[in-house]
Order: sequence, then C-alpha cells, then structure tokens
Amino acid sequence: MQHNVLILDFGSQYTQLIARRVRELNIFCEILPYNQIPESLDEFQAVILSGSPYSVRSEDALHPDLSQIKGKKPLLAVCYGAQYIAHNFGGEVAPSNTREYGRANLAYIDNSDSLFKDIPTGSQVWMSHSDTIKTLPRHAIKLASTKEVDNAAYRISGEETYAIQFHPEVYHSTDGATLLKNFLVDIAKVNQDFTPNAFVEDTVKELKEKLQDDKVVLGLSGGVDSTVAAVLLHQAIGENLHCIFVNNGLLRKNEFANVLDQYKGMGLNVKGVDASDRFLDALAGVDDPEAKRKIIGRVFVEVFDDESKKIENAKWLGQGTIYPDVIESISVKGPSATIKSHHNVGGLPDFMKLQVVEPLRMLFKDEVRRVGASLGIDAELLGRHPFPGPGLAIRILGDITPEKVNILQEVDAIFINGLKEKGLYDDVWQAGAILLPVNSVGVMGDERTYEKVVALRAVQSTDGMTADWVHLPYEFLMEISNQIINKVKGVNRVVYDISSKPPATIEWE
Ligand SMILES: Nc1ncnc2c1ncn2[C@@H]1O[C@H](COP(=O)(O)OP(=O)(O)OP(=O)(O)O)[C@@H](O)[C@H]1O
Ligand SMILES: O=c1[nH]c(=O)c2[nH+]cn([C@@H]3O[C@H](COP(=O)(O)O)[C@@H](O)[C@H]3O)c2[nH]1
Ligand SMILES: NC(=O)CC[C@H](N)C(=O)O
Ligand SMILES: [Mg+2]
Repeated sequence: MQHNVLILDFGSQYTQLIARRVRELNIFCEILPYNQIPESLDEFQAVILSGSPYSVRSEDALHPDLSQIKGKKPLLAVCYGAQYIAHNFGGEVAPSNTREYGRANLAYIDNSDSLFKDIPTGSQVWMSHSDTIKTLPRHAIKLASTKEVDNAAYRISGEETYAIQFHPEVYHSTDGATLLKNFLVDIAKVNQDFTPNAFVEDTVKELKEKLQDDKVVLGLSGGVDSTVAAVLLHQAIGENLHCIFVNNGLLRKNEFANVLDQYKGMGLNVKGVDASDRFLDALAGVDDPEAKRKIIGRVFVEVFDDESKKIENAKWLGQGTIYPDVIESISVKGPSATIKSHHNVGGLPDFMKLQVVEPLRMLFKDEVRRVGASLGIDAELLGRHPFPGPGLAIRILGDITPEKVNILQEVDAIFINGLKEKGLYDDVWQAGAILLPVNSVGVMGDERTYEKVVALRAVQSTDGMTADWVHLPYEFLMEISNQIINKVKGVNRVVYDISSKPPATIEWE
C-alpha cells in the first residue's frame, strides 16, 4: 500500500469527506493536520489541501510549509488551499461581496486540461466560502469560472499544482468524483489498488512482521470492528491472540451471554470477564457526559491491565479502533475540534506496559465491513448495528444506577427486536433508546403516573460521521411505543428523535 495520498487538514468540516471520496476510488489516503507534515514525503504520491473555517487574510490564518510539496508533488488545493496558494504566490484574496454558499455551475471550463476531462460545461459544484481569489498567483492559468466566481479553478504552469474554489468532495458537486479521479489517476498516476483483499494481505503481512511471536490481548466487544480486528490478528499470529470480552454492566439485555455464544466456532480464544460492579461503582453519582466517558475508558484499561497480567508475556493490547473514533477524539490547533472522547482513543496510561495495536485504525466503518466480508465473517455479524463501548452509560442521561440500566435494557430490547421482526433492522444503520432524566405525568388505569420518558433513535449513515434520522413507519412506532409503555415499569412516555448529525450527534452524550 505504498500508493498513498496525503490530505492536509485545515479544519474544514469536509476533510473526512475528501478521504472518503479518495478511498472510493480504491486509493489509500491519510489525513494529517496541516502543521504535522512528515519529514519525508517519499511514500506520498499526491497531496490535497482541505478547506478551512479560517481566512488567509486573518491574523490567525494557518500557514503550512509547502516547500516540500508545491512544484514537487502533484497538488490539489481545495477552497482555503486554493486561496492560500493565491495569497502566498503573487495573487490576491479579498472578501467577496456576497458570501457564496451552495450550488453553482461552471459556466466556463478549460476542457483541454486533464483536470476537467469528461466534465461538461454547466457542471454543478458546491461552494462554501466568503473570501474570493481576485488575482491569480504568478504563472497561473485559469481553468474554470462560475457566474459569480471568475477564478473557480486554476493551475500553475510548469507544475502539477491545481487549485479549485469549490468542493469536489461534497455530494452536490455532481462531477466531483470525476475531478478527483482525473487528478489522482490521470495527473498524479496513483494506482487504484486499495481493495479489501489487498488490505487483508498487506495488513496480515505487516502484523506478522511487527508482532512476531508476541502475545496480544484484544478487547473484543461482539461488535463489527473488534471482530474484524480479531480475525485479522488471528490470521497473523494464531494462538498468540487472547481475546477478552468485558461485561461493563452497560451492555444490552442478555448481550454478555449472547456474544460469548456467537464466538463459539470461530476458532478465536475468547474469555468473558464480568466487571459490571467495577464500572457501576466507579460511575455512581457521576452525571457529566465527558466524565462518564473518561471513567469508563479508565476502568476498561484497568480491567485489560489485570487480565493481561494473567497472560504470561503479553506485550500488546489490541483494539478495534476505527478512523472516525480517531478523528472525532483528537484535536489539533484549528482543525476539527474534539467532539467527544471515544473511550478507546487517547493512548494508554504509563503504568501499562503494553503497546497498542489497532489494525483498523485507518478504515471507515463500511470499509471494515467489506474487509470483514473478504475474511469470510458471517454476514449477520457484519450487519450488526454499531454499539458504543461506553454502552448504555451514554444513553442514560445523568447519573447511572442499576435500576436505570435495567429499564433501558428492556426498552432497547423491545425496540431492536421490533425492528428485526418487521424486517427494518437492515434498513437502519444504528438504532437505540435513550433514557431521559425527566419524569412526566401520565394516566394508566385511571391512576396518575409520574414516570420516565424514553427517546427512540434510528439513523441512516455510511460511516457515522454524518447521519439522518430514519422515517420509521408510524404504525411501527405506535406498536413499539405501546409495548414499551405497557411492559416496562417506570416508563410512561416515548418520543422519537428527529435530529440529523450534524448538528446533533448520534448518541445523546
Ligand atoms: N465490552 C467490551 N469488551 C472488550 N472490549 C471492548 C468492549 N467494548 C468495546 N471494546 C473495545 O473498544 C473498541 C471500540 O468500540 P466500538 O464500539 O467503537 O467498536 P466495536 O464494538 O468493535 O464495533 P461496533 O462499532 O460495531 O460496535 C472495540 O473495537 C474493542 O476493542
Ligand atoms: O466505541 C465507541 N466509543 C465511544 O465512546 C463512542 N461514542 C460514540 N460512539 C459511536 O460512534 C458513532 C458516532 O457517534 P456520535 O455521533 O454520537 O459521535 C455512533 O455509532 C456511536 O454509537 C462510540 N463508540
Ligand atoms: N471552505 C473554505 O475553505 C472557506 C475558506 C475561507 N474561510 C473562506 O471563507 O473563503
Ligand atoms: Mg461496539
């Protein structure tokens, strides 16, 4: 996988989308913060600069050092990137009269240039900027314009430096994927060889070299990511892989037993550890979402530490961390702010002697599923909805008690089983229930009740980075709501969450 594309992040909300579009071309890519350019760029065949909320004209503008890149590697600069090159190499960027946000059409295109091969005049593009490139930089050739934006695309003559004001990564840029392909395949000559099979082959080889005869302790959750990670590691090191499935007391109804059952016959060495009390004790009385997440992360680490000490010579801790976990948890100056600290990201404390191995750290969820399929993992397991490591703790708003966990387990089971029975489960990317810290008045059998409210959430997504709420049939919602209120003691009201991500997130905490 040496055919690699570097995406420099200036904090645009769309940076991950650029990575997705590149991966969809079967090309491997990595996102790095604009100020963490590696010393050697030998492994990178092309570079893409992302957009940014900053203005190149402002004092806090982000200044990447492009000396190793511009004129030396094929470069595609998007939005802020395009403005940055104009601003720094003899052009001029100024505030535009109107803030350009939304759809526009390329009224003029220089079709003689490879970047615009197979892109028709009039092609719709997505704009999102308030600065505009007034004057092109030195040696620039204009490649496209819209009605409002004269310099919508340019290149630098004699270099493979391309710049575009619009966002090819956004779905509304109709020919965006073609443009990225033109740049990466035709201009930068990157091979399209990043396929699930190639990933498995390369990763197993790398893991073998890295781990040799070492033992690995892997946190297995029953979820897609850790299962795929386990099977990959198992192929690489066989019996040296020790999987630990922790009951944190925050799993779904009967999940501890069901998951242990599900792994029978897969050839993996799996141990179930019931640490419910440890987690629930540590969480008692804590109601702040980030504090809850941090405690759960800490107790997970303590449990893994204890377990690893029981395995002679264990050197590594394996996790099923995937790319969105990493992106949402880490923040650098400017670029993508920390949204929530995923329990499994952020490194291990010093007292732990283990090193971390995360074979899926660079993959998006749908890519993990494809890799899982190519490893021959059961389709039902791969089709499981994601379930967060902190479990029901982040779906019980406020403090956590065993009673609240019980209530939510019952509600969740009714909802999820209902989706399965009605054949809706596979149409939904993720579903769950949230216990609200609110009591509401109801009437049951002529008596006043004053009980808890639960919210149901079902979303559609490809990778969890963005999501839409699912339009579940009213009939179905009605049945589920009846069942919940009739069967689960302590709940007298059910609501349905109709928020998208962004601006909401999938989980409530
Ligand atoms: N109950 C658990 N026991 C052991 N390890 C766990 C547990 N829950 C989570 N982990 C670890 O944390 C990682 C991240 O959890 P996450 O929920 O994101 O992934 P997953 O459970 O593997 O897959 P999915 O997203 O489909 O639920 C897991 O891959 C696993 O290594
Ligand atoms: O392993 C995990 N540890 C966490 O701390 C965590 N927080 C959110 N999630 C899952 O990530 C996806 C995106 O969730 P949000 O929109 O709530 O950020 C959804 O699939 C969430 O269920 C987590 N998974
Ligand atoms: N999307 C962007 O990269 C915007 C760049 C810059 N902040 C502008 O508003 O023009
Ligand atoms: Mg999970």
